[in-house]
Formats: sequence, C-alpha cells, structure tokens
Amino acid sequence: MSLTASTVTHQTHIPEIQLNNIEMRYSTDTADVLALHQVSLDIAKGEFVSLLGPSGCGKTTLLRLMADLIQPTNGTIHVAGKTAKEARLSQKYGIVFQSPVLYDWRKVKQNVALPLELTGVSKSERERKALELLELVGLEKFADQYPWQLSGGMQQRVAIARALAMEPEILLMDEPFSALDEFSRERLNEELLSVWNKIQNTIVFVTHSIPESIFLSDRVFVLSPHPGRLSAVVEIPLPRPRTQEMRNSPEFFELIAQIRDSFEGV
Ligand SMILES: Nc1ncnc2c1ncn2[C@@H]1O[C@H](COP(=O)(O)OP(=O)(O)OP(=O)(O)O)[C@@H](O)[C@H]1O
Repeated sequence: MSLTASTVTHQTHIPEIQLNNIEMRYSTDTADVLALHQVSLDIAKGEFVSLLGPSGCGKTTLLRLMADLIQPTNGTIHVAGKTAKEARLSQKYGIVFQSPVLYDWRKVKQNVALPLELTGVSKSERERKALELLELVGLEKFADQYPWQLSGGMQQRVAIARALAMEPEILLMDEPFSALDEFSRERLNEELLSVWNKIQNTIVFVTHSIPESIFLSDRVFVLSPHPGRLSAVVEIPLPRPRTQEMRNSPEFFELIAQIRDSFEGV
C-alpha cells in the first residue's frame, strides 16, 4: 500500500470479486427467507462500487458473503481467483461496520493498532503504522485520546484506519456513515475518496442513500427486495476528483432520476 501516490487510475478491469449465481436462504425453525436470488456480478480491481437498495433487499448479506462471514446456499464467489475463504484467510479484506465498535479503554492509536497486535507485530512497528494510518484519515493529533473524546464522524475515521491496518486489497463498508448528520456525512464521503485515491484498493460500500452512492462510486449495483436480486447496474461517469459542487449539477440529478427509475421498474 502506497500512502504517497496522489493520483491513480482506478479501473484496471482485472476482476477482483466475482459472484456467480448466488442464492442465500436463511432457514430457522420459525422462518425460511430467500434473502438473495440469482445474483451474479463482477467488481474490478481498484473499483469503487456501492450496493444500494431499500431495507431488507440483502445488501448486508451480500457484503457478509463477500467477506466469507457466511456462505451461500448456492453459487460461487471468487476473490482474485481464490475462494472467499482463502481470501479471508490471507487477510484480503478490511471491514467497516455501521457502528465503529471501538474499545473505549484503549487510546485511539491502540484501537487502530489492534489487528497488528493480534498478529504479533512489534510495539514500535505497531505505533509507527498506527500513526501513519491516523495521518491518512486526518486524525494524527488525536492518537493519544480515547474514542469517547471524539465525535461520531471521527470515531468512524478511526474504524476506517483500523480496517486498513492489515493493508487489505478490499475494503468492505456497511453503511459506515448512516448514523451521522448530513453535513458530516458529505464531508466524510469526500475524505473517504481522498483516502481511496491514496491506497488504491477496491471498495464495496453499502448504502440506502442514492446521492451518496452516486457521489462515491464508479458503478452502483441496485438491489430490489423479496427476494433480494440485482435489478440494475448504473455506471457513474462523473469525473474524478468528485467535488461537492457536482452534487448540484444536472448530471448528478439525471443519475438520481435514472436510479429512481430502476427502482420503479422492479
Ligand atoms: N441471520 C438471519 N436469519 C434470518 N433471516 C435473516 C438473517 N439475516 C438477514 N435475514 C433476512 O434476509 C433479508 C436480507 O437482510 P439484509 O440484512 O441482508 O438486508 P439489508 O438490505 O442489508 O437491510 P438493511 O438495509 O435494513 O440493513 C431480510 O429479509 C432479513 O430479514
């Protein structure tokens, strides 16, 4: 992972994640839910994609399948040519959840260094790496504070830094900014793109928000519920770097309308 590159070309068209005909059924004593039905998609190396859809359409399920936290009842998943399990074991993923899940009794830098500690990295190297990651997310001045001393947005930036500690090729993000106010969310969208520009990895981002998915992504995968399935794939041709002004452009509004239409067609 290079933290110094300032501009990169993200779409190299090398398939990084491939899902083929995925079906996911949750069966319990009381319920039998077909959460995903015949989902096939490819994500290129270095691409930023969003999984967008209403509650219950299977976005989190899809993300958990990619991370090999659960296994599909049918279909195959490949990550850089490996199975999802092999990819997980070789630590290709970093995950950021909706809630930052930080340990309040550990300093910010110790939270970021946790994955390194668990894999036996020396204290001095952990400290160096944690400070580098905190600088990446603009929080180097808060390294010695505790999570409860930070705002919700800052806490989520700490969680992003921690998810990047093992230098994952793929960052999976499950509605990381949905608990934040609109202003913080828009600022963090921009900051996330700036981090992505430096680390050049693949990002899969789950959201309910159409504008957020457009602002961030190269492509938006639109999912529809009952059962969850892929109803559209929308290319986002807005130039990069994305700027807040683009949110008010005619192109942006056209993309919003296009994605809304793809929901209405379901
Ligand atoms: N562990 C589980 N056991 C049984 N059903 C489940 C389980 N997890 C999810 N489901 C069901 O699968 C469907 C898809 O759920 P999922 O959480 O993936 O959707 P989602 O699009 O991420 O929703 P949200 O936006 O509300 O988080 C839903 O009907 C949900 O109730």
